[in-house]
Order: sequence, then structure tokens, then C-alpha cells
Amino acid sequence: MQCHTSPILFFNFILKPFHSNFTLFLPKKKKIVSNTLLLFLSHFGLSTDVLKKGSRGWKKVVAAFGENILQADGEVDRSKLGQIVFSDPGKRQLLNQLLAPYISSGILLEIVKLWMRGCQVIVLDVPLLFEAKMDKWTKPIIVVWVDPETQLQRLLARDRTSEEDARNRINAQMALDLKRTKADIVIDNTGSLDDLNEEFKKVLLQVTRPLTWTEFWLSRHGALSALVLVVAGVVVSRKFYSSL
Ligand SMILES: CC(C)(COP(=O)(O)OP(=O)(O)OC[C@H]1O[C@@H](n2cnc3c(N)ncnc32)[C@H](O)[C@@H]1O)[C@@H](O)C(=O)NCCC(=O)NCCS
Ligand SMILES: Nc1ncnc2c1ncn2[C@@H]1O[C@H](COP(=O)(O)OP(=O)(O)OP(=O)(O)O)[C@@H](O)[C@H]1O
Repeated sequence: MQCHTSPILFFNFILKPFHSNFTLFLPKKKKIVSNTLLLFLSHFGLSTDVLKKGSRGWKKVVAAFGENILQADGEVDRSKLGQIVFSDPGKRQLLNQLLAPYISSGILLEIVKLWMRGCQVIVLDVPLLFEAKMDKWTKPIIVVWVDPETQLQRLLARDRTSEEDARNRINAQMALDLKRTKADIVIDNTGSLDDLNEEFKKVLLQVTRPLTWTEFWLSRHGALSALVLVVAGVVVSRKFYSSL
């Protein structure tokens, strides 16, 4: 995980009081874009940790779905579990409910750690950002948009799966056309990878703009500066009053 410190602080936090932020929400082309961001910004993904063998999430999921979702080494067979939950909305809802507490506490912990390290920008790559109502706490929200047909074709090419399976996966989330109406920034990814790169450079300029004063005081550097100012103020006023 990369982390840069500089006078420009721009980070993402789920809790409103720390809200100078940046959320990356990137359906279709999400991984490639967020991996690019890694060069500049802090980024994390949680998808594997919550299902790690022996974790609390793993125990709950195995108890609910049975041991037949496990590989020989005891890890969850993600592709098998994916097939189950993406073809059955009820089971997907169950999986989401079981993992939601671990996903949200994991995100919160990660953000606190990054904030303490003074990260400028934290990128949250959250597939169900709107569905989980996490969009309330994050800003700006970026949606990487493509038209439904391109989305389907790219998914088919990437996963080498059946059309039914691909459609199930797409339908498991809010439609991109709706997501784009909820975004602060929309990246149109119907063009080539080079086009995407160009679009992305523009967005980077936007999201690394200088902080507003509110954002600065809520940043780690701002909070430390405020602390130093308060301590200095107390010391100086004590000296002043004791000399009277
Ligand atoms: C179903 C699982 C096992 C599939 O694992 P797999 O390695 O095959 O895929 P991966 O995790 O990379 O997800 C692929 C894509 O599927 C989509 N997706 C994942 N989980 C969900 C879900 N619960 N609902 C809708 N779409 C989902 C996302 O777009 C994601 O980028 C895994 O995604 C999982 O445990 N999901 C449930 C918990 C979760 O991550 N929820 C999302 C919280 S924001
Ligand atoms: N502009 C593009 N030109 C060509 N192929 C692209 C373009 N953008 C994305 N793709 C391809 O589309 C597929 C989906 O992209 P990616 O895996 O980044 O999406 P994602 O949002 O992370 O998907 P998921 O939510 O399913 O994890 C990948 O195979 C990727 O290489």
C-alpha cells in the first residue's frame, strides 16, 4: 500500500467528521483504474480478508453455506460461492448480511490506520457503495460508466463465462445508468484504454486539488496543527497570567 505525505491532505473517511475525502467507485474498469491510482494514492480492497480461512466471516459463511463451498486447503472456493450467490438473490443477501459487519469494520480500521499515517488520498473501491448506503460518508464518488452492452461483452471476455452468469452478476448490482446519476464524477469508459487513461488524468487533477480549510482541519496534519496551537496557547497564557 502506497502512502504519501505532503502539505496537501486529501483523504477519505467513512465518518462525517473526517470528511475531506476521496472515494473511488469504479464499476467496469474498476480494478485497472484503482491499480493505477495505487501509484499515487492509498488504496485498499477487503474482498479476500473477510473470507480468510479461520476468520469470523469464514466461520459464519461456512456454517450458513456448508463445507461444500471449501477448497481442499480449507479456503473458500470463491468461484463456487460466486456461482451460488449470483444466481440466487436470497443467498446473496444472506452472504452480504453475514459479511457486512466485517467489511465495514475492516474498512473503518484501514482508514484510521491510513489517516494516522497522514495519507493524502484514500481510495475506497466499494462495489456496493450505494446499496450499502456508504455513499453518505464518502466524497467525491467516481463512477466509471459503460453502456450495458459493452459492460456485458467485457465481462464475458474477462470471465469466459456464460451470458446467463454474466447477466446475473451485472444484475446483482444497481444499474450503471442509475449509479452515474448518483456520482460526483463520471468517467466514460466506452472508449479505448488510452482514452480511459486520458480521462483519468483529468480526474486526478480534480481530486488532488488543494484542500479547503475545513478539509485541512479535519486532516491529520490539520488536527496535529490544531493540537500544537492549543498546547502553545495554554503554555503562553499560563506564563502570562503567572507573571501578573
Ligand atoms: C461472492 C464472492 C465470493 C465472489 O468472489 P470472487 O473472487 O469470484 O469475485 P470478487 O470478490 O473479485 O468480486 C467480483 C465482483 O463481483 C461483484 N460483487 C462482489 N460481491 C457482490 C455482492 N455481494 N453483490 C453484488 N456484486 C458483488 C463486484 O463487482 C466485484 O468487483 C465475493 O465477491 C464475496 O464474498 N462477496 C460478498 C461480500 C462482498 O464483497 N460484498 C461487497 C461489499 S461492498
Ligand atoms: N476501455 C477498455 N477497453 C478495453 N477493455 C476494457 C476497458 N475497460 C475495461 N476493460 C476490460 O473489462 C473487464 C472489466 O474491467 P475490470 O475488471 O477493471 O472491472 P471491475 O469493475 O473491476 O469488474 P468487477 O466489479 O466485476 O470486479 C476487464 O477484462 C478489462 O480489461
